[in-house]
Amino acid sequence: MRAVLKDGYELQIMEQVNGSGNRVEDDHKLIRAPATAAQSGGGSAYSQDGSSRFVYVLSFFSALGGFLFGYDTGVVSGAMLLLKKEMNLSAFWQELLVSSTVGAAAFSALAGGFLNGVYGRRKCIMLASFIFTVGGIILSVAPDKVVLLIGRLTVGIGIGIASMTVPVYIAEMSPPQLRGQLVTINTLFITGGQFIASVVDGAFSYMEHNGWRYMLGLSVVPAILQFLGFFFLLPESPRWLLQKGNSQQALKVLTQIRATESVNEEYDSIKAMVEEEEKQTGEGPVLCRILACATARRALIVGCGLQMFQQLSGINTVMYYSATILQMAGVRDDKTAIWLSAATAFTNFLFTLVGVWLVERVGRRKLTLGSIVGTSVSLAVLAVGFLLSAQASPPVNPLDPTAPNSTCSHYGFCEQCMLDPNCGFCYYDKGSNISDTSCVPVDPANTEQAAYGRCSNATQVNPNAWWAYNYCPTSYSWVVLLGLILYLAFFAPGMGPMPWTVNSEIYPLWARSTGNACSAGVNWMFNVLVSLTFLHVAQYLTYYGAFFLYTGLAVLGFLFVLGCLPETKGLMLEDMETLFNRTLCTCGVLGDERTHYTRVNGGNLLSDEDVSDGD
Ligand SMILES: O[C@H]1[C@H](O)[C@@H](O)[C@H](O)[C@@H](O)[C@H]1O
Repeated sequence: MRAVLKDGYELQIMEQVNGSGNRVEDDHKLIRAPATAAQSGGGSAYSQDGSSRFVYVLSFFSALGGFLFGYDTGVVSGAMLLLKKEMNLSAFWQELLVSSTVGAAAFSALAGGFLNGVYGRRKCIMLASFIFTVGGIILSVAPDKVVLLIGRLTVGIGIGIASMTVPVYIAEMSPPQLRGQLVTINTLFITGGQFIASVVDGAFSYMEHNGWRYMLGLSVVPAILQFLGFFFLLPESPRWLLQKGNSQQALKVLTQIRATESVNEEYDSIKAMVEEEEKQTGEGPVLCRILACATARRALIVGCGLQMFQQLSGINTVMYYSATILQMAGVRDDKTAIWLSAATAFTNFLFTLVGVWLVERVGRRKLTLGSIVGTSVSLAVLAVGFLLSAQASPPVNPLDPTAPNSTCSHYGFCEQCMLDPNCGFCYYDKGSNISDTSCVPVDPANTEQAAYGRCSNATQVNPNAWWAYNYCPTSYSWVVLLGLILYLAFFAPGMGPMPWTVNSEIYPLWARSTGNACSAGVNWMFNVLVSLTFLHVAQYLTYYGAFFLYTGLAVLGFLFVLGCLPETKGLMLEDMETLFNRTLCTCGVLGDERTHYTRVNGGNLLSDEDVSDGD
């Protein structure tokens, strides 16, 4: 039994149990001295200038991993516009080149757990930056689509490893009162990477020949910078070092990153926890041990659930779909749409900055709850916007008898026409007056034009004809635009970063690598699932149906967060386990020694059932 006394001292009480289950002996051992004010969130020992400066430098170099994650996932859409023309890519190859990276990230995030445990955080981040560099070089010199695919798979492997390692590394290096902010900086770099990628896409979109090589290859620069930073400057995490028995090095690193000699208390409590965990370590793969241990299992459910709901709230659909939403709002020029997508990515970045500012002020739980409520409402606004647009959808004129027969000619309204990926809507627009509408097959090689007729560039039958693929002209576009802005303003400070931040803190050391690997894997798997199914879901349910579905999923996410997410603000990583400790923990039973934890309220021992979350 572990008892935390009112004044902060913590005792481990061993119950020796005989064969018939009766307690025969008690033994007490002091396992932790009281946490200093700083350790519990409010003090000064860690807030010394030197310490803050070093952890900020450290967070910057680490978060370059987040930047590369954002850059490589974001840059491909603009690169694809050029690539599909230059390499004559079919729709299948375009989809393969986009989703291969995310798929590879899902697998490598899972494998990253093992690598982290064995080789440490530092080597894993260096490995990821090396892989990013190799991937960037392959992409920039790729002679054909197969080599491009190899390059995209390679950067995916880098993204997976970085996405699970960087938050863990930053969390383990940070003092408790800065941890939330510093880990959230990693997500700021992810959204920053997505924004820079859209700017680079915009800039090189004018370079029709080989522009994509620069777009994809530029990621080499931050990757090399990160590798050099880690090689010359940044140390291994003291927690991992202690776990591997390298206590001298751990103490040295701790002294270096806190920029003070008085790190003994922190060092002792990490060491006490590592020793306690060592005693409890059972047999078998870590994942099985997590599943067998109630506290770790609960942490895993919370971590994976948060990541799942992050993706199910449709962030990547909204980001991916922003260009179309903007087209609905009347932006018809491709280049302008690309620049306005950059504005969307910038909004995501800007509001993530709000999250960095809020996380240590309001705490993870309130921030996530507020964010998911706002996200749900914004998704409903988006859905209503699409619903109004569908209801006001312009009719298709009776069939022109000279037009070739196709399935497109059977649709009576623009809404049905645009939901068929083979068709597009062609019309004249005189002020607010839409006329001479028709639904015609899209050019399979270039969705920006019709296969024939006045909306096909090749024939240039009428330069004043407008071609709408994937959307319908509507006067309700402002509702959709409002929904988009509200969505980003609410999602980006909370549901964007908090799943990553919370996952980096909630697991005990023995389960941290594996726990983060699993939850990052869940994030990437749901990312693939949502983005690959979006167009099909929209075809079956229409756009407004799809967004009402995401609204429902976000509401479920709210209930999940409300019921399961404890507050981790200000706690030491070593104290997190108690947050998930509502019932007897039977993990790591060694012989007859049963260990369970009980917290103390005003000096009175509470029964395990009395201990609730979040306090
Ligand atoms: O936290 C990040 C961030 O919100 C990104 O904008 C999004 O693309 C990622 O999928 C997500 O994991």
